[in-house]
Amino acid sequence: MTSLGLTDADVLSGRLLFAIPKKGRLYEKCLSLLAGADIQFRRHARLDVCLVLNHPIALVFLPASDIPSFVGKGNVDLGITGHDVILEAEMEEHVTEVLRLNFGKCSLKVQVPEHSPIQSVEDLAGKRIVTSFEVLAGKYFKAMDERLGLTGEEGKEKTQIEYVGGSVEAACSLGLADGIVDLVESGDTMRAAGLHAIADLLHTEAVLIKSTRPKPNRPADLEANISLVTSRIAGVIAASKYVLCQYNVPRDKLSAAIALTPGRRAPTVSPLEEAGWAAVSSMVEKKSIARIMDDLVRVGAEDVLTFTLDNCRV
Ligand SMILES: Nc1ncnc2c1ncn2[C@@H]1O[C@H](COP(=O)(O)OP(=O)(O)OP(=O)(O)O)[C@@H](O)[C@H]1O
Ligand SMILES: O=P(O)(O)OC[C@H]1O[C@H](OP(=O)(O)OP(=O)(O)O)[C@H](O)[C@@H]1O
Repeated sequence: MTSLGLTDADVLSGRLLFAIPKKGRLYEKCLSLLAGADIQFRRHARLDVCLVLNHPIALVFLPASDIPSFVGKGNVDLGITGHDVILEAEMEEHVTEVLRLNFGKCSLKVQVPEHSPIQSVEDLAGKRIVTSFEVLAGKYFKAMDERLGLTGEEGKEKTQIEYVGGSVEAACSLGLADGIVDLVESGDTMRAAGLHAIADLLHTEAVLIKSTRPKPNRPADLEANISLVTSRIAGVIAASKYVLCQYNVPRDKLSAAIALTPGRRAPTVSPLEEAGWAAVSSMVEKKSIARIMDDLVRVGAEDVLTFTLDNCRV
């Protein structure tokens, strides 16, 4: 860091500090988000702090699990991490979730071996759990122990929670645990390890966060910069959720067609050179577009086209 002078307070002062996961599941998606928001940087190999070339921002690359406390304590101004990570770090009162980012979606689940006699969380209470989420799993099973009267006396043992940093899914087959608490997205890891889920603790996705107590003496234009970054990232996220749909439709079928594509505010309807026809342009949610195209054709629309959006402000 010294060679670029990045530890020099003068270099960073006046800049919005923005924490990005340095590796793992969220890393690549964060890089696409920064590119989509035109936040340009050149990261020097092995350096975890780098200056943004076209804005008064410095990016700080950190483990996702450290980002809630860096933001919550006001050491950095903005960050991206998982909602689950914020709860595990017990930082929910110290950070504000400014935006949901529509990636990093998964669930934290209690899992046991498929052929285990343990088939419910009540069966699992009082036994051994291995997890990387010791706080969340601890709170969940503490409540369960209390409900079931597991006080720690002989014959009423409390649930034991043991932390591991990774490969949690291997714990049951290695004989270390009766059940695990881990993230599930596609379920491939869980099934490959011969496990199945018996309870959901929470659903999570990546979020943009800022501190509820920013440090004093931060740059005067900090809030304006936070708003700029937030609205650019919101634009990239919205663009990834919508497509632009265009089609031609006979005027007598127009109302049926625009009922299918009402747009965010209203569709744009333009006359076609051919009498009795209109052209329609409208934003449509990507997840529904295939069904809506089928329905448009069914009501008489022709030449139905869709365009992906690179960016937008909506
Ligand atoms: N399979 C997944 N699908 C979607 N999001 C996930 C998945 N696994 C993890 N995440 C999200 O990414 C966050 C970071 O998880 P990840 O496993 O990448 O952690 P890491 O410890 O930073 O990286 P690594 O596992 O490479 O050491 C999780 O807390 C969760 O919010
Ligand atoms: O349901 P799936 O799509 O299989 O995803 C779930 C897996 O993803 C995460 O681990 P990751 O692969 O990031 O590696 P890790 O075990 O090193 O954390 C998580 O801990 C699960 O193991």
